[in-house]
Amino acid sequence: MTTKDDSRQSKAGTTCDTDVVSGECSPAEGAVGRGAFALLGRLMAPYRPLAVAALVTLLLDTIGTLYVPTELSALLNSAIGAQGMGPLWDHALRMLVAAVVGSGSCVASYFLAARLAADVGRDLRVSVYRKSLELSASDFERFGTGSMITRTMGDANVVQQTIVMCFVMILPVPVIAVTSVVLAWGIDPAMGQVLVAIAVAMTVVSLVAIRRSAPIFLHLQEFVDRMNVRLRETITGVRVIRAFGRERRERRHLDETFEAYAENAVRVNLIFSVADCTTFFLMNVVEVLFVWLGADRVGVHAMQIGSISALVQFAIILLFFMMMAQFAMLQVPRALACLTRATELLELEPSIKDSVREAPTPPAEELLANERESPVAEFDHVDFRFDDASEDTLHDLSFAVRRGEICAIIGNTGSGKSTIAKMLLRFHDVTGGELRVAGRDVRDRSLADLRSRMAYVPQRAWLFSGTIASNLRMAAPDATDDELWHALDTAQASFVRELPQGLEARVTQGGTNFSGGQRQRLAIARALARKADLYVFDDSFSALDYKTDAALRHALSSELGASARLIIAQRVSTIRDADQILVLKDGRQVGLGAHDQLVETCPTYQAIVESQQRGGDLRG
Ligand SMILES: Nc1ncnc2c1ncn2[C@@H]1O[C@H](COP(=O)(O)OP(=O)(O)OP(=O)(O)O)[C@@H](O)[C@H]1O
Repeated sequence: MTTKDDSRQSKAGTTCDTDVVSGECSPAEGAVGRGAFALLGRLMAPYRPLAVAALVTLLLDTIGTLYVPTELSALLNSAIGAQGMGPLWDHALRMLVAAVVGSGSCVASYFLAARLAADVGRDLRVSVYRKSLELSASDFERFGTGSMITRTMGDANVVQQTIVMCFVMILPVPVIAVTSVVLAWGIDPAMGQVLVAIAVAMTVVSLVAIRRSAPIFLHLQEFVDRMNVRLRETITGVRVIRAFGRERRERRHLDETFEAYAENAVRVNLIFSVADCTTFFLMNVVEVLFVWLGADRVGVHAMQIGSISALVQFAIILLFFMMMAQFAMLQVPRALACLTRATELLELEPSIKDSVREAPTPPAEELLANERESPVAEFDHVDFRFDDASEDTLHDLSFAVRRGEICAIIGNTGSGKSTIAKMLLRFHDVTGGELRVAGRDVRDRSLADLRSRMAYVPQRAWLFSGTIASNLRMAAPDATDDELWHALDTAQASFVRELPQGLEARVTQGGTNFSGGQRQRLAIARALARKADLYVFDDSFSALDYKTDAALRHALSSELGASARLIIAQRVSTIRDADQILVLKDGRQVGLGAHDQLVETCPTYQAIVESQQRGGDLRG
């Protein structure tokens, strides 16, 4: 039988199978899909004017940057040629204007590029987050929680940073390269050729560096996923780790994960430092060449002495921008890999969505009559199999949950009890047979309509950070304080009355500042705060003592008498008064009836009752 853990093994295409220790990834992983460019196009489309404004300011910045050395050389040549103060002031003024325009445009282009990137990053984050809310539990499990967090936060940050880098570091390079070579050529063709040769050498260095480090960069994001998963697991399970004295082992595992990331990051940085050193070396070479060759050219009156400074400046500016572009280029494949991962997620069709099937809608009166007469929920020969399982988890279930009745489910662990509850809320869809709610197949109802008819207490009573009131109002946003107190009293959560802040008492993430029993009662109160046709309690009474369990059942009976209740329980005492008990064994329905009837006819139920009698568990 498939286990929950089996299913959590990620099978999403991009989730890394990287060996954490060696850091090796198969080449297919992190590959950039065509969807990345399409997604980028879609994300940038609303901000075209901003992008154009950023490009224009960038162009002005580039012109200003190159115009200053041009004027400086002209100024030096005028000074050497003793042309008087007039031309000197003239050149100085032009330099000042170029510097002001260049610097102003530089600030503006950085601001506009950052604005554009922040907007695109925010839109990407929001889209991925919204999509993750649409996914069903099994869709979500395909990616894994760690990867989902990286996709929402980390990947969007990488894309955002890369957009800024592309604008300020990569896009100016072609303009600077062409303009500086043309200007240098204009001063002296021989010097122009030297600049071209140096630019080609620099391009070769950059290409080698990019080629070597791009694959490593591509996978760094997947290492981040790994670190996320490990960290989350260690932090959430810290008490278990401490209780079993496994700190050292866990630390070693964490260290291995971090080291794998660090090792790859160091490899990339090493390549960078070699490339940077080569660039600085080339800068010095070009300076020496220009001064040396320039002196000869000045000697033969092929150019003026002041022009040497302009040539040196052009070369330094060009090489500096190429060096920055080389760094930025390395981010591009990584950002494209992030966009590919986002595309995969955004294009994923949720396995459960509204109106999967087109069912003809009967007239309103017929619908109403049908709803009144039909059971609240009805399983009709239902089978269910998890996506990644090789056999069915539930086989041929047929039973109904009716208004005013209690339907209970009991069975061995892993027999599929919680899965039945989740199917009612359409967290999973039947794979055989039909599940009807108020007379209609659940797949023909909207999810909002379906879920608004139910109130659910999950097996693991999960609370959100906030206050008790904010948690209860998740189920009933408009509930008054009195209604919340009423729900709390029915749920036997009298401890809240003793809290100094009452309804406003703080709840930490997951509700960890409350005991297991208190959390269960708060989760029950949350469900009771909502008016529903069907209340589903998934093993919600297990952390309660017998007295509270009995008191709660009594309160529920008088409170929810008109609604249907589905109670999943381990203890026979909790469900013996149910109108109908479904007995499950390994996903099969082996008994259905009232307690007295099952005690006579169902061997599985008899065995459960006997074992609980022996353990003295049949009180209440
Ligand atoms: N997401 C999943 N993917 C694959 N298999 C799953 C998944 N969730 C549960 N299962 C498997 O389905 C079976 C039924 O699980 P379920 O949680 O419904 O059992 P249960 O009767 O509620 O168990 P318990 O009493 O221990 O809570 C188990 O074998 C479980 O391993």
